[in-house]
Amino acid sequence: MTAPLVLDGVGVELAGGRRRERVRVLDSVDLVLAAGRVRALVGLNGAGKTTLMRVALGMLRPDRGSVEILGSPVQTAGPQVWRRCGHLVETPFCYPELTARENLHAAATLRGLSSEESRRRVDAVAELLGLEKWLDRRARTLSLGTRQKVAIGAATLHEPAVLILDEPANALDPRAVLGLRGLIRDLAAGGAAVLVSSHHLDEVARMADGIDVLHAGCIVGTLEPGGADLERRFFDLVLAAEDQRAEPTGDEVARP
Ligand SMILES: Nc1ncnc2c1ncn2[C@@H]1O[C@H](COP(=O)(O)OP(=O)(O)OP(=O)(O)O)[C@@H](O)[C@H]1O
Repeated sequence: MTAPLVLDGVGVELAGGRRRERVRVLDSVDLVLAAGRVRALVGLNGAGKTTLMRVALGMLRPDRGSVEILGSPVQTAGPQVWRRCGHLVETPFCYPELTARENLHAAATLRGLSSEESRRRVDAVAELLGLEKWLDRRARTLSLGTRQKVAIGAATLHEPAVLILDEPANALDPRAVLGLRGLIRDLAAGGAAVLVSSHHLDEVARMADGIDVLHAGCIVGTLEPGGADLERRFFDLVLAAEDQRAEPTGDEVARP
């Protein structure tokens, strides 16, 4: 059986150079996301994490390589595929004039949940993330972190088979970070394939089965979450990759 998400030789170039020339943002990225596993994607600012996730979700067409999601090429995947996916990349799902509860029910309806299932799942994610007392407030009146909780709830309440979250813990309070971790681990235990990006090595070490390090658009290694000195191992990989880059670019990483 093929894995729920497969990126094969993905390359992306975007017009981001000093004279608007196209620069390589992802370079020959191979990634296999297995069912029941949580993979974390870590890297410095600008490494390409969000771009990789956008490509994985068909939001950006790669210049080279291919992406397959739940057995379909990503560019032609239909509603039956997207209904089984959850994501939080860039703009969070949140209609400002709807209450938090209405937003969550809208997300559940889009994914084909019955009203009874929807009520059960909204209550469950609200409890896990500490959202209960905000459920009947309009989203536009909620704090940034509380809106982030609504967006995480919307991405997860249908128990997706593939879940892609770009820095989901940003703006969350410590209780919600714990809840998020529990939510992700529960979904993976139920068979979901999860890809999550973060800047916090300690946090991903607590939730991921493997940590892929992205540097300058390449996956330069995978770290085991257990064991000591994760930060040191991360920088060793990044600096070794930096040393291998042929041309100096002016944005080299300072040795910590
Ligand atoms: N639309 C765009 N046009 C041109 N360049 C872009 C575009 N989007 C991203 N880039 C460039 O692609 C590179 C990777 O950006 P990306 O947002 O994927 O990195 P990231 O690892 O998610 O960064 P961060 O940790 O800061 O969120 C950066 O150099 C960025 O400037």
